[in-house]
Amino acid sequence: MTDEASQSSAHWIYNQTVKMFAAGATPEFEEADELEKYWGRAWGIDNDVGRMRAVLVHRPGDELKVVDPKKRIPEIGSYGDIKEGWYFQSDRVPPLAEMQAQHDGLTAALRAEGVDVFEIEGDHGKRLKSCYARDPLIMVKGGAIVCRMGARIRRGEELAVTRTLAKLGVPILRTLSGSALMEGGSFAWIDDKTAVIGCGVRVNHEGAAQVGEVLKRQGVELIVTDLVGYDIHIDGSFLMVDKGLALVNPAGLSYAFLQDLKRLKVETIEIEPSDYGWVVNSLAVAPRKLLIPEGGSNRLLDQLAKKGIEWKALPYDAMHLNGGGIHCSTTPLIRDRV
Ligand SMILES: NC(=O)NCCC[C@H](N)C(=O)O
Repeated sequence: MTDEASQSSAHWIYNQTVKMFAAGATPEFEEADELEKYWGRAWGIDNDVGRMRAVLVHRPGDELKVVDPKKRIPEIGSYGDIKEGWYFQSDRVPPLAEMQAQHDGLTAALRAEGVDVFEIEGDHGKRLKSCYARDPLIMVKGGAIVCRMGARIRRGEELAVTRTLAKLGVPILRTLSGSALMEGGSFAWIDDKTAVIGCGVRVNHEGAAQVGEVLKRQGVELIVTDLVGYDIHIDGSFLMVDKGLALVNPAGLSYAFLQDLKRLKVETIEIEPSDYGWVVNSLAVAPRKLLIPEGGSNRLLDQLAKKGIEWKALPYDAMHLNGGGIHCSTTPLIRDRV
């Protein structure tokens, strides 16, 4: 055999071998079997109400000690340090032990529901808001989008969450970059084909556009709506509790978005000024099954009961002092499809 002939025969063998062992593009990345085989579990969600299987949290810790009782800003009733970037919008310093006990109550309730609870690892430095594990990431089909936080003191939560996701084996489909601002509390699934982002002081249209690029590849329409005033996240005013059923505070939502909900045939339960607003920041662990903070008015609880919603009420007032609730404290990593 000439050198030329033997080279072309080697090339033929190589081609045939590569052809025989090619992976092929389907089944797609987001298919449960693919994820389980190569990433260990079928990470990802495409709704906010299906039975929850895994969740990410951070138990509040020493990072809360950054709050210096001498740094009072009396004119607005907060504590804070503009130079260091930390703020604590409350009239008393963080009651850390109480916050930890309430957070432990939340994780115990999640475990009682059969949910695997994962902790964001690492040293949280002075990032006192990192107990709100909802915000540095967004879970979509097949994995996570890592956000870019809109408050200086929260920058760096992205790195801790990236390390944790990598350790768990959760695929990161995108990390927001450039001039994007995005926090997970302002993202919500409405159904498996539609999601919403509320833009405002913490989330800009560039951030929404970058999330929208990932969702577009998944066949998901993204509604981008504006929040009111200095509201930071849509999850203060909007919560899906089952397919086609949401709990809302209409005062925190745009009329355009209320119309979108009508178009999507989502029925709403509206809270009123006399209700405890934090109840909207609850968490569905399964369709029509919620973890809610204690303090819900009888009027609102009656409304929930009328819709066949069940709930477990947890003490969470100390955790609210840092500016977030039960929903803010959790990012579900896996839910059943509904
Ligand atoms: N998803 C949420 O609404 N998270 C609450 C974050 C509150 C916290 N005080 C913050 O300013 O980032």
